[in-house]
Amino acid sequence: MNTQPSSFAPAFAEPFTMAQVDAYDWSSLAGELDGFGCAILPKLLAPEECDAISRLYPEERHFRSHIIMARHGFGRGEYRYFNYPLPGLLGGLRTALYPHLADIANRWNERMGVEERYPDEHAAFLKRCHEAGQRRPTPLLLQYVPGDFNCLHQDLYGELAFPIQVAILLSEPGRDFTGGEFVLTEQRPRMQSRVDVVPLRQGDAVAFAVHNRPVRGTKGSYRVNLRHGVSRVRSGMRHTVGIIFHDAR
Ligand SMILES: O=C(O)CCC(=O)C(=O)O
Ligand SMILES: [Fe+2]
Repeated sequence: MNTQPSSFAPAFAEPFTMAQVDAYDWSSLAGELDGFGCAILPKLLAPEECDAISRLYPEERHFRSHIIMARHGFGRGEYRYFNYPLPGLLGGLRTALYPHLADIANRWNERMGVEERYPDEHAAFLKRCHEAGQRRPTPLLLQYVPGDFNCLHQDLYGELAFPIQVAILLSEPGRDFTGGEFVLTEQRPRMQSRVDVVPLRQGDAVAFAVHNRPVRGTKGSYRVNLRHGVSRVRSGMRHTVGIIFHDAR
C-alpha cells in the first residue's frame, strides 16, 4: 500500500471541503436525483484544483492500477484507480459528500423495498465494505483523447454497492476538448429507455444513480435500471475524476 503523505494535504483541509459541500442546496439536489436520477453540483472544484488533479495522471505512485479500456471492451481511453491514502482533497470530498447522499440512498431503498440502510458516516460504510472483503479503493482518474469514449456501464465491484456516485469534470468543454458528453440511460420496465446528456463545465460534479433508483408510478414506486457513459471525444483531452463510495473486491 502507498503510505506517502498526500501532495494536497495541507492546502485543502477537510473542514473547508465539508463546509463547501454542506453549502449546496441539498433538498433541491435530492429533488433532482429523485426526479431524474442525477443532479449537478456546479463548481465543486476550482479550475486550479481540477488542473492539479489532472496532473496526477502520469504519477504512478498515486495509483493502484491502470486500465486500458479497449482491452476489456469498456470503450476507448484509459483510467487509473487511486491508492489509499487518497489525495487529501478527494478523500475529503468522498467523506463530505457521503452523508448527504446516504440520506437519499436510504429513502430510495425504503421505496424500492431494499432492506439495507447506510450509516451516517462514510468510515462506517467503508468498514462494512472492508469486512465483506471489498478493501480496494475505487476513486479513479480518467483520461480521454480524440476518438475515446466510455461505454454504458455500472460501477459495481462486489455485493456491497452504495447506490449513488459522483463524477467531476476536470477539463473545460469547448476549450480543452469537444464531444465527450456525460450520458445517463434509464431502462424502465416494459418501456423504452430514456437518455439524459448532462451539461457539465470544468469543476462541475454530477451525482447519479449507480444501478437502480425508484420511480413513482400509479401503484407505488417501481425500480429502474441506470447506466452511464461518455460519448466520443471529438478533439482535445478530457479528464474526469470519479468518486465511488463502495470499495472493490
Ligand atoms: O468520464 C466520465 O465522465 C465518466 C466517468 C465514469 O464512468 C465514472 O466516474 O464512473
Ligand atoms: Fe463509471
